[in-house]
Amino acid sequence: MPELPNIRWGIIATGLISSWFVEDIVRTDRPEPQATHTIQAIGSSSLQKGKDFVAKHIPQTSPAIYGSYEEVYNDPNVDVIYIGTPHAFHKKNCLDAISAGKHVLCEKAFTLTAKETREVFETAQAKGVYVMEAMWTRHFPLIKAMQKVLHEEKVIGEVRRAFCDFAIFQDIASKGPESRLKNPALGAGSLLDIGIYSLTLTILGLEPALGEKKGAAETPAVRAIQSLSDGVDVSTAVLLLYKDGRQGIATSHSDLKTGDDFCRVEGSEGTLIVHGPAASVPSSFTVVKRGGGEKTYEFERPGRGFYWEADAVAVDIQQGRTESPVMPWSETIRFMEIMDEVRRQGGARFPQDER
Ligand SMILES: NC(=O)C1=CN([C@@H]2O[C@H](COP(=O)(O)OP(=O)(O)OC[C@H]3O[C@@H](n4cnc5c(N)ncnc54)[C@H](OP(=O)(O)O)[C@@H]3O)[C@@H](O)[C@H]2O)C=CC1
Ligand SMILES: O=C1OC[C@@H](O)[C@H](O)[C@H]1O
Repeated sequence: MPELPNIRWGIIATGLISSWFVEDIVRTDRPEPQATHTIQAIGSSSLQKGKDFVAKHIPQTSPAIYGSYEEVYNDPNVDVIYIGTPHAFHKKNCLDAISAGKHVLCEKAFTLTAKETREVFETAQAKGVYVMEAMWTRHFPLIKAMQKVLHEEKVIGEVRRAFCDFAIFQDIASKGPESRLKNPALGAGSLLDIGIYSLTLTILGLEPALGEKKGAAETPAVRAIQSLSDGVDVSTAVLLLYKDGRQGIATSHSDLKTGDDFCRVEGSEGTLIVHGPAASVPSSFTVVKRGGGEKTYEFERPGRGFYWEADAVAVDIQQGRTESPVMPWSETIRFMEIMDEVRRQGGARFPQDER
């Protein structure tokens, strides 16, 4: 059996998502890994935070720990930078990492605006490095199976409508301006934080996998409304309309808990319902055929499931790619453009919109 590719990660920031990511990628109990992962370096605003992070989340590893991000970018033993900062810093963090010649996996939402996203990809192209938005759910085996069932096997016939919601109680009122969930300058708002998943599942329900599409992906027409609190969208509702009449409804709410069946795709011969704790972490789906017949598809997911996107990065880099076939640059730009338009119609603004 050929040896699995190994990749050495430099982790930027020691917040919640970085802890989930590192804990997951060093797991040894998952089936069929496609790569192995070394946590080579941790970068934090504080050396002590970095040390506490390693002791708490990955005590079995011994990365270099730095009290700055720059030292991680400049560490010659790091292959790829993982960026887990609030949305407003992604552009700068990406540009700094790319300038140092590093490959990058950057958390969703990739940047605040499509303009920022284009700038990052233009710089990556000039440097010849790999960059991918960490839209981790796209790498779940469940998503690949769902798209096969819907768009190759056409189990529910012609897909016509999809509805997806992500609602989570984040107690926004209790948070201060230091919170990335409250402060527009940090990129706060339901859309970029969780609405991006509703949009993703809606669009993946309505469209074949990227590799199966003929020609460039269509950007559907968008109609959106948002409810704002202190200029931040607490909730967002988006209607998507394709030229052939397919429709999507993608909603998000940052201060309300939703149920477990958060997504439905309707076709001419049945319905597909996605279940799980949230639209970011689907765990099963059920196909209900019109006229009778029902089948549920379950999927194993030890830990949280961040290793699938990490494996994809390692394999892509080993194969000399600068873009992911699952989440190529054009797809990140398409989503950022849709979200720009949603905010233009809905009213949520970032100070960075004006730059
Ligand atoms: N894929 C997923 O399931 C999830 C993705 N995310 C995404 O991850 C990113 C970060 O979210 P999350 O981990 O929840 O955020 P946290 O607030 O928990 O952590 C962010 C970290 O970024 C660093 N940072 C740098 N500058 C600032 C600043 N001015 N204010 C606050 N933090 C700063 C800090 O690390 P340090 O001090 O060490 O430098 C901080 O701990 C977002 O893009 C979010 O959308 C979040 C949760 C889940
Ligand atoms: O990506 C995410 O998924 C889970 C949410 O709790 C979090 O706010 C968001 O960033």
